[in-house]
Amino acid sequence: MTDWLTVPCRIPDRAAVAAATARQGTLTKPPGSLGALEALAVRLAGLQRNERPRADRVWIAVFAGDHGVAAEGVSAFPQAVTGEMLRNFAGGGAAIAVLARELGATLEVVNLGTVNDPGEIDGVTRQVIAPSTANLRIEPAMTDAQLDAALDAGLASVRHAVAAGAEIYIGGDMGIGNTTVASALACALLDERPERLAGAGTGLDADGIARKVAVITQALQGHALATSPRERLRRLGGFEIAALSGAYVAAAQHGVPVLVDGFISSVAALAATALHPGVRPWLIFGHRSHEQGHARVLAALDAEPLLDLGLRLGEASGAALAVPLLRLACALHGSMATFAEAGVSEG
Ligand SMILES: O=C(O)c1ccc[n+]([C@@H]2O[C@H](COP(=O)([O-])O)[C@@H](O)[C@H]2O)c1
Ligand SMILES: Cc1cc2nc[nH]c2cc1C
Repeated sequence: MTDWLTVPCRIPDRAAVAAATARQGTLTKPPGSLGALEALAVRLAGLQRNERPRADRVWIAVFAGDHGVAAEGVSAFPQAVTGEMLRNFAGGGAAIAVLARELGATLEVVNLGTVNDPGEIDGVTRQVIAPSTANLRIEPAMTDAQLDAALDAGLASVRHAVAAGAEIYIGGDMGIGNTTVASALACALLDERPERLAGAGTGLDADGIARKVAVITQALQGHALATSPRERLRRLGGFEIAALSGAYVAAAQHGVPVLVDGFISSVAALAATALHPGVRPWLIFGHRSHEQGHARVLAALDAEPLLDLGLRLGEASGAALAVPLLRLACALHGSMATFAEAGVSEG
């Protein structure tokens, strides 16, 4: 059992927040003129317990898993892509591989189970739970043991990040069909209608989206009796989504700030906060995805993402793109001259 899920989350350090807020007031700029970057630096100060936080050491974990519901024709791409992309992540050609390289971030790729299993690959951690989840339209996606294994994979990843001294943790997802899964899970957690949350994913047309809505509607009817967050995650989740939820809880328990990616990651964050409300202060939202349901999920989390660039890729790409903003917010906060140092008159 995943007993560790009940360990308390750390609480942001009020003294560091107070010190960072005071420092912001002394820097050579009109108060508030650096907008959201000021709040970001102050927030990171509290999370890192450091008046001058940093975002240099970044850990990016991409969790991949396949979904039984892909059999319903709810994706514009074949299921084989999940396994094929593992090789592309490790080979350096995937978007997140390029971004991680450019950022000097560590990229951890975790195979939780793919139908088109590439086997042992250098640079991919094999933690295969099963070739895929079950089809949630007709049965629970995961068994209890599978859910535990997925949550534990998230914990293991955060432990690796902590051991490497990560200042920021980013999780990403890869799984054909997972926008259907994430939409179903979010509908259950938010008591929302499938029409509101189901979108195009990798590029479905209107007929495809209607099919997706019908599949989610049937899934919600079939799993209506499940009301606990854990049971909803088990029945309506996926390996990579549960791993992300586990990672977010573990990061909050270990005191590592999280940069959340797009729609799927945000639904995993929603599930994580339902499992453990103490997670929320540790989540910084990287971007607003173009995926239809993301805005609703962000609103439910009272989250204002840093970027809105029309991305809808997943695999941690939107969160990675926000890393330079974090770094620059920290650099401004830590290295700007004060009015006294620069001999500039205060207002
Ligand atoms: O994260 C997002 O906002 C996002 C939005 C749309 C698609 N995706 C990615 O596309 C895949 C799922 O799309 P689909 O159409 O197969 O459900 C999966 O690998 C996700 O990482 C990701
Ligand atoms: C090619 C491809 C890459 C992806 N990365 C994340 N989801 C994806 C879906 C597809 C189809």
